[in-house]
Amino acid sequence: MKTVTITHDEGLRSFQNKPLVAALGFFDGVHLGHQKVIQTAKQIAKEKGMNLAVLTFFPHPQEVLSRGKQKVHYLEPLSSKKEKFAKIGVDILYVIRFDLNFASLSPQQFIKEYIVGLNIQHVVAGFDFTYGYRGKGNMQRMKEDGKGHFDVTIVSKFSKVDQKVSSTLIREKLSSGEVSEIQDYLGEPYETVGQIYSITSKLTKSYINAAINMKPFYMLPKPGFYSIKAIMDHDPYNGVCYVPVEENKKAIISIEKECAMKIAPNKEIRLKWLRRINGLYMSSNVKHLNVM
Ligand SMILES: Cc1cc2nc3c(=O)[nH]c(=O)nc-3n(C[C@H](O)[C@H](O)[C@H](O)COP(=O)(O)O)c2cc1C
Ligand SMILES: Nc1ncnc2c1ncn2[C@@H]1O[C@H](COP(=O)(O)OP(=O)(O)OP(=O)(O)O)[C@@H](O)[C@H]1O
Repeated sequence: MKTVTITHDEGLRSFQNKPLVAALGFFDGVHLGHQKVIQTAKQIAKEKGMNLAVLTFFPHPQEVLSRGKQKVHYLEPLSSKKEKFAKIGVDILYVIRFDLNFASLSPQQFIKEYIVGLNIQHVVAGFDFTYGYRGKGNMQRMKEDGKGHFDVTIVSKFSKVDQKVSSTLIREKLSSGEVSEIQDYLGEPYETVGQIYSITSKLTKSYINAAINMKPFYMLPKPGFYSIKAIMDHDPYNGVCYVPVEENKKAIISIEKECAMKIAPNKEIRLKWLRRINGLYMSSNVKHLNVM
């Protein structure tokens, strides 16, 4: 997958693309609703014999438009989204830098400069996608504005138990600690990537404790204890993770001793968050670990 970063001020003059089918949106978490949008675009691209593109933005519009006052708790960094897009089979990823100049484009300007400008022949987005100054453009309008220039497919709402699957819903489930429910929205458990910075192990015990720093642009669940799967060098280990109340982006894990050959300071570790558990499992073991 080719990735192209676009800054509005630099313009699109140098793009001379083959015709594209493009899925549009922010896509934080690439949940099942997002996957429905991208898979729809993929099917159309196959039928039309065109390349599949995703057109996304960074940073999040809310963060930019509030001038940093409204902090967005991202589910994942762009690098993680990229991996997921590539796995689905996206050929080109356009990441438009969302800044105040780009935000002030009218819906018509966005269509002319980006949809027509990038030679997008078919736009695919969800029923609630908005674009242009103050988010005034919607998918009905896109259909009308596209007449004679490009086709438009509107993807219907993907729901679970009568609720729209959304990045917001997943953030809410993390905030309330209900991580086990997230699998239904993502198609897999929520995953974060961090780095180990201190390790304690006792020969008498069957587990190893380690303190980890989560990488930026991941969200940690509500403070408490969780059953997790830890992954190092593609090998999975069962464990428990403690998210302390006072710490930002820090956590303590207790994992099975089989990981002893892998675990080391500065090592990258992936955590799959499985379910919230009773803290008694771990609380007596983690007290001596200083998370600072
Ligand atoms: C050209 C352009 C200009 C935008 N300007 C605004 C804006 O002025 N105010 C706003 O709230 N959102 C604005 N947005 C953000 C959209 O309303 C929407 O959040 C964004 O396209 C992501 O869509 P999604 O959340 O459905 O993925 C703009 C989007 C685009 C593409
Ligand atoms: N549940 C869904 N069903 C169908 N389309 C969806 C769904 N959720 C998002 N989309 C579409 O996917 C694209 C990306 O959407 P967006 O990033 O706004 O996701 P979101 O989950 O609604 O995010 P947020 O909760 O932050 O508003 C848009 O085209 C949007 O319309």
